[in-house]
Amino acid sequence: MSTGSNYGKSFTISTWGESHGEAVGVVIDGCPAGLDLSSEDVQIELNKRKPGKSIFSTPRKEDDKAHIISGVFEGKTTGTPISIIVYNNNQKSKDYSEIATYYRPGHADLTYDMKYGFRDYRGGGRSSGRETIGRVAGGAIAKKILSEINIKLTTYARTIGNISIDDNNFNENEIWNNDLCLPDKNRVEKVEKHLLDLIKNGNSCGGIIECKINNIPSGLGEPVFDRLDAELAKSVMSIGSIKGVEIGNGFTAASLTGLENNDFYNYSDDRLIKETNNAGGILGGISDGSQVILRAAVKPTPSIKSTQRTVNKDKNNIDINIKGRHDPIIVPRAVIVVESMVAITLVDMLFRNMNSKMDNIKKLYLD
Ligand SMILES: Cc1cc2nc3c(=O)[nH]c(=O)nc-3n(C[C@H](O)[C@H](O)[C@H](O)COP(=O)(O)O)c2cc1C
Ligand SMILES: C=C(O[C@@H]1CC(C(=O)O)=C[C@@H](OP(=O)(O)O)[C@H]1O)C(=O)O
Repeated sequence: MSTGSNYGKSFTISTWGESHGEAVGVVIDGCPAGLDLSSEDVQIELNKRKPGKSIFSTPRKEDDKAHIISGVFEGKTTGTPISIIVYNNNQKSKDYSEIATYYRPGHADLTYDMKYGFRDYRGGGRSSGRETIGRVAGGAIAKKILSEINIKLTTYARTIGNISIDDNNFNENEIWNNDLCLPDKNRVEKVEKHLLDLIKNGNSCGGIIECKINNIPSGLGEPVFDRLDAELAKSVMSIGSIKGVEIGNGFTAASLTGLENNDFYNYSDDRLIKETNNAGGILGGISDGSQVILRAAVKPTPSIKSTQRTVNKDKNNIDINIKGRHDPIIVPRAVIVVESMVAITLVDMLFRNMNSKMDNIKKLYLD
């Protein structure tokens, strides 16, 4: 029986650990030998997700230090499973004693109990956003593999609440310069004000994360079931709080006509050109070599300070005010998590694609 804690077929990650347990981590399998890899490479990515960096993040302070404990020798991957551990140092499980008895609306408490009849109620336990450390550590390795073949991901907060970035002011260098991962400097102040109002009222909001993949080769993805769009949707929706994924025009396509939605082709000097990219770089489940555009809808943080109605284990109707340390907005912290899952999926699909043509097999074994 699978425990459902892993993702991928040829390049896999298995995450483990609980928010208030001793540590969290990941085992990455399928990484080729000979990739340069240091703890610092992983740390750079983990720092983008780290809690406690601003008032717009959970106040839980952790250094999230990555220790690579297997699969790397003399600075290079050995081709064997890579294990990365991050110790939890700032557990305050007592702050969470109340959630052992009641079910937080919008969180996993109720369904976890329904499934297992038992739950690690120290914070979100296994359902905590802290689990995503393993995904980001795995993503750091996937991104290194992708950068060796010039595939580049750009991921950012597209909207927070109902405030959207202005494409005319898009500046990639801004993304990791502000606490909100907004590529539009002019929107930062407005979003901060909106969030401060919500925090004051014990409320939260969601938003949309956008990821653009450049230099992706054509031919990734299977014609049925393991389609590239299906795999990306699955891996990104496996992140807690992600409630929708769209590729290209996505949900907008439903209200367009065929003439409006189709991307017309032409040849220019023997090069096949698409006039538009409404499909977001994937047709028939297979990448066409143009930019892949993915958007993920993130829900508002469920654990909010406002009074909410719920029930407890003794079947009483109760009003609650959630204590503990929570992200007033998930979007900025989830940007690197989405990017990591996309990177892991791409590497998995690249490796799975290697035996799709006899030519590839011959190149590998005869050249
Ligand atoms: C990076 C990250 C941080 C999160 N932080 C919080 C948080 O502080 N408080 C909270 O209630 N939920 C937080 N969440 C969301 C919950 O983990 C998520 O809502 C929960 O697992 C239930 O899953 P679902 O929303 O997909 O149904 C976070 C999620 C992510 C990815
Ligand atoms: C600690 C982190 O974020 C946590 C994500 C989270 C949740 O429910 O997702 C709830 C809070 O933690 P706890 O598990 O203690 O309730 C956040 O502080 C982290 O991401 O490193």
